[in-house]
Amino acid sequence: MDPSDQKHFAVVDYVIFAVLLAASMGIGLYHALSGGRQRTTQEFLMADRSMRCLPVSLSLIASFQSAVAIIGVPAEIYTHGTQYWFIGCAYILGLFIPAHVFIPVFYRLQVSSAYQYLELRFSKAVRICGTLTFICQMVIYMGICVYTPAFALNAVTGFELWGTVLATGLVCTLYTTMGGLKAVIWTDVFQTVVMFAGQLAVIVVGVQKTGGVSEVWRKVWEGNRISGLDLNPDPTERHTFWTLGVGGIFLMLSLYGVNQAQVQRYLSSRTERDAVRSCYMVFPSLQLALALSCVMGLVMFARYCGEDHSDKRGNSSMDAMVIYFVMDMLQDLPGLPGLFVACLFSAALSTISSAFNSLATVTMEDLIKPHFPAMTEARATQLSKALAMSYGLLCLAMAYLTHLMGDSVLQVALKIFGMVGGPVLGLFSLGMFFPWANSTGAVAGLGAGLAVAFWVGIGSILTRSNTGIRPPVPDCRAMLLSDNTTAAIHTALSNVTLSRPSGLKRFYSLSYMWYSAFNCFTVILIGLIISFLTGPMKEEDVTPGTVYPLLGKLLHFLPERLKKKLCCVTPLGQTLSSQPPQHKESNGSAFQQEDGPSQEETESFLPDAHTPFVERETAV
Ligand SMILES: CC(C)(CO)[C@@H](O)C(=O)NCCC(=O)O
Ligand code: NA
Repeated sequence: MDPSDQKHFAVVDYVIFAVLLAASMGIGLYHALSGGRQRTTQEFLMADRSMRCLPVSLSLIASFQSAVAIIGVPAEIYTHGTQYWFIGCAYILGLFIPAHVFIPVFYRLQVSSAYQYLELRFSKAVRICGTLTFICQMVIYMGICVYTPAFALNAVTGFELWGTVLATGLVCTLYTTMGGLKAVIWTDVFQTVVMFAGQLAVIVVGVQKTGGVSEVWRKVWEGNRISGLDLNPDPTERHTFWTLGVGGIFLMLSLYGVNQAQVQRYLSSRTERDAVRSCYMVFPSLQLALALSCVMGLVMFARYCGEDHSDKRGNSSMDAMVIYFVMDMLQDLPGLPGLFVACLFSAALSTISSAFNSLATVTMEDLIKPHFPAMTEARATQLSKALAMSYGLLCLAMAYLTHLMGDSVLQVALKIFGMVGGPVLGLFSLGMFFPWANSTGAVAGLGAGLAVAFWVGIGSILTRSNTGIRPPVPDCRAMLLSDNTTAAIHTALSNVTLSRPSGLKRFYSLSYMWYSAFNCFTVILIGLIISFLTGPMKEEDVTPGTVYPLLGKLLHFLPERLKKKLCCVTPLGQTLSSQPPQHKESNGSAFQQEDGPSQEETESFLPDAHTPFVERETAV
C-alpha cells in the first residue's frame, strides 16, 4: 500500500483503545481481589459454578467470534457474494443439539474438563489423546487470533505490528491470570458489546456515505453480490447451501458442543437450566453478529464498485482491504476509528482469553492433577496461573508462525476447526451415541480421523499452489482493469472451470466446510470397526450417564414397551438399583481415581426419577 495513503488516528482514538485495555485489566483486577480472591481452582477455572445465563451466553458468542470473523466475513462477502450468510441456517441445529445432548451429559457428570468425560466413558489413554488434540487446535487458532487484527491494522494505519501483537498478548495474559474464569466471562460481556458497537458504527456511517440504503441495495444487486440458494450437491463446491447449512452444523457442534472453552462455560453455570438457556440465547446474538458482518461486506462492495481504488488496494490482501474501507469511512469522524480498533481487539481479546483459560484448565485437570494427587489446592491454583501465563507467551510465538502463512484468515481458522475439531467431535460422538465403542476403537478412530484430516487438508494446500488457482476477482474490479488484464483473468477463470479435478485431486478439493463432518464420520466409522474387531463394550460395562440414548429419544413418542422392543432401550433405573454405579471396565474404576468427582458429586451419576437420560440402548 502506498504510504502516502496511510490512514491516521487522532488522540481520541488512542484514548478509546487505551480505555478498552484498561477496562479489561480493571475487570481482571476486580476479580483478583473480590469473591474468593482466586485462591481455589474451583474459582479460577470454574468461576465457582455460580454464573447466570446472560453473561455466560455473551461469553459463549465471544469465544469463537474473533477479529478473524469481523474482518474475514466482510472480505468473503465482498469477494464472493452473500452465499456465506447461509451458515446462519446451521446455527439452529448447531445450538439445539449442544443444548439438549451435550450440555446434559457434561453437566450431570459434574466434570471440570470435557476430557474427563473421555476417561469415564473409555480410559485414561483416550482422555490424554483428546486433551493433546485440543491443545494443538487452540494453540494454532490462538496464533491466528492475535495476529489478524495486528496485521490488518499495520497494513492500513502503520500501527506497529509486533508492538500490537505484544500488547494484546500481554494484556490478555495479565487479566486472565489475575481474575480467572470470572474475569474472562465478564470481560467477554463488555467486549462483546464493544464489538457490536464498532460494527454498527461502520455500517451506519458507510450506508450514509454511499447514499442511503436503497443506493447500497442497487449497487450490490447490480454487482451480482446477492446470492440465491445454491443447491448444487457437489461436495467440492466451496460454498453451497449444503456445505454451509449442513456441513456448518458439524462445525458448530465441534465448537459449541465439545470444545472445552464452551463446555467450561456451560459447567460454570449455576444450574443445568441456566446452561441450556444460555446456549439458546447464543442463537439471536450469533445471527446478529453474522448479519452485521455480512452487511458490512455489502456496504463495502457498494462503496467501491464503480470507483477506481485499485491503485490503493494494490497487492494487499482482501482482509487488509476491509480495514482500509473502515478507515476510509470513519477517519474524519473523531473517535470512531478508535471505536473500530477497540471492536477488533475486543473480538480478539475475548477469544484469546477463553483459549488461555481453557488451555490452563485442561493442562491442569487432565495432564497434571492425575499425576500429583496429593497436590494442595493453593499449589494447584498457583500452577494454573503459571500455565495461563505460559500459554500467553506461547501464543505470541504462534502469532509469528501465522505471519509466515498466507490465505484468507477466515478460511484458515475454519479449516483448523474442521481438521482438528472435527476428529474430536467424532471421538465424543463415538462415546455418547455408540455404547459398543471401546477404548481401543476410540484411540484408533481418533488417530485415523486426524491422519485423514491432515492428508486432505495438506493435499488441498499443495494442489492449490500447484495449479495456481486464485479466488475470483470481484466483477467490478475486473471492469476497472485494462482490457488485456480482464481478458487474462477470463482465460484463467475459464481454465479453472474447464479442468475439473479428478481422482485424488478431487478428493483434496473437498469443500473445507465439510471438513468437520467428514472427519467426525471417519473417527466414528474406524472407531466402530476397530471396536467390533477387538470386542465391543457391553451395556453393563459402560459408565452410567456417559451414553446418550439417541434412538430412544428420537422415538420418544412410542409407548414404553414398543420402544424397548424396537430400539432396545433398557430403563436404567432397574438395572442400577441393585448395584452401585461403577466403572467396571478392566482398566480400573473411574470413580475411585484420585481426580475423580468427590463423594457428593458422585450422587449426580445416580439415576433419579426426573432423569430420563439414564435409559440406555443395549446392543442390537
Ligand atoms: C464460528 C462461527 C461460524 C460461528 O460462531 C463464526 O463465528 C466464525 O466464522 N468464526 C471464525 C473464526 C473466528 O472468528 O475466529
Ligand atoms: Na472473541
